[in-house]
Amino acid sequence: MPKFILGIDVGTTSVKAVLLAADSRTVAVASCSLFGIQAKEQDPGLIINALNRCLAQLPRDKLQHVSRVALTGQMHGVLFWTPVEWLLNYLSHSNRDFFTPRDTSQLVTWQDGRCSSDFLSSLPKPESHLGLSTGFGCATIFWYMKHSPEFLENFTVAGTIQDYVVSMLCGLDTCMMTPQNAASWGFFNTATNLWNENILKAAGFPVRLLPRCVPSGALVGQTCSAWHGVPAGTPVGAALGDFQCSVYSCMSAPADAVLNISTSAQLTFAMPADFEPPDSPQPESSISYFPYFDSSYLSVAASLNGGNVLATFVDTLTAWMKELGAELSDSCMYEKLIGCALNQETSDLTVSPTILGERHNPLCLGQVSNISTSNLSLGHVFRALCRGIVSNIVSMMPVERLQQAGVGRILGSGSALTRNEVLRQEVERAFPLEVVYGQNADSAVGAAMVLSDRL
Ligand SMILES: Nc1ncnc2c1ncn2[C@@H]1O[C@H](COP(=O)(O)OP(=O)(O)O)[C@@H](O)[C@H]1O
Ligand SMILES: O=C(CO)[C@@H](O)[C@H](O)[C@H](O)[C@H](O)COP(=O)(O)O
Repeated sequence: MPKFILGIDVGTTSVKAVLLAADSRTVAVASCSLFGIQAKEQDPGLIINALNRCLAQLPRDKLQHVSRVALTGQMHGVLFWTPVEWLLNYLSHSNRDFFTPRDTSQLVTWQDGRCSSDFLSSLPKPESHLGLSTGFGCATIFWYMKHSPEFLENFTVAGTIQDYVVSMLCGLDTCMMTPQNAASWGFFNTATNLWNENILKAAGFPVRLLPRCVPSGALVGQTCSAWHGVPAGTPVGAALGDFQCSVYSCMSAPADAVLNISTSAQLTFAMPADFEPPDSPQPESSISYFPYFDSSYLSVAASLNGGNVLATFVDTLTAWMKELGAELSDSCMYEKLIGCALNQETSDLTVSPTILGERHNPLCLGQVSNISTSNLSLGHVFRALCRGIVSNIVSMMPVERLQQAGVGRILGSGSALTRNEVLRQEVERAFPLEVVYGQNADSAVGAAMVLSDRL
């Protein structure tokens, strides 16, 4: 029986898992929705439950031949936990097929808005080219320090949700974090791959909660018990960032840019190998430079407003319909809305969809304009929403900037894009460049490919 790599993406809306064969062919895929927990805080119990359901969908005979496990997931967020000795022993000596989270906090996600601009500007200046925004792990920890210091006393370890899964699978009593995820927390210097420990210490920050940094693409441990058929002792990679993994899954040439639309949206291209980011943060810029592999960087417009805008519209319609006494499932709603907008090829309705603001402009919220009596059908509104999402990300990373960088092709990825023909049409209209959709373009595949290629 051939060996497989198991790739897992712990996303904001769903958990995805794939089995990748030695020739990089995807032999099985599974996905499980988090059932509407799109909130700023998410319950790790529900996420791990979705993870377990997702793994249970994959063929067990193939899981028994997994040679490595690769994790990726939503960046920026922070979860606190306390590894419990007995639980670790229990996991390492039993053959239980799944684990359930205990002694953890809620996951405070990238969508969290608790840190106001005033609060953020009261914090010390990081020694990093990346600034700090609400929803970034270190900003959230500073917030707890100020508003609820006793809360932090309850925990000994912190990390992203994907780091937590790695720690639990391997029975680690610490958190090992790659620069991809560390950079997403803030106060991390990507030139030295070190936390700004002195600056943080001076500000009274609980530096004991900072994860240990390990290279992106490294292995950090082995599964401490059999898990859904994956044998005990299987090597596990340090968790990677989801947007880097979506890029890794499909970018094949320097002239490629990747547009990923899932809950959020990112438009990104690779910087030349000798690129060095600026010395200090540029908070007004819609473009940032995130670490990729080795010492390379991706230039990225990371929008907070992607598929979540459409999900919010669907949720709003569902709530209105409920009030009116009617019901329709989410999948039925998407199908009908996409159908209506396909019949409405264009619309003069204009939607600026930034309902979560953007990191470079947090106070600029959504707007609808040019409303007339003839453009209020569902087809018009959904078409305008999809166009607005694409226009917003293009305004953050203008086409001229892509062309100056030598980009000749856009690769589309992410399930909000692949499942929505209207969104794809709007992407194709927005770029005077070839747009192709990656066959295997997805973060879970990318994570598995990293462990296949780089070890
Ligand atoms: N039935 C559907 N048809 C089309 N698009 C959908 C459907 N269900 C969800 N979506 C879109 O997919 C997005 C979530 O994509 P997903 O890849 O699961 O996110 P993530 O990787 O962030 O967990 C939602 O925000 C929504 O826009
Ligand atoms: O914000 C950034 C990078 O700065 C995002 O690229 C990053 O993917 C975050 O993980 C997302 O916001 C969450 O990803 P997703 O669940 O939308 O796929």
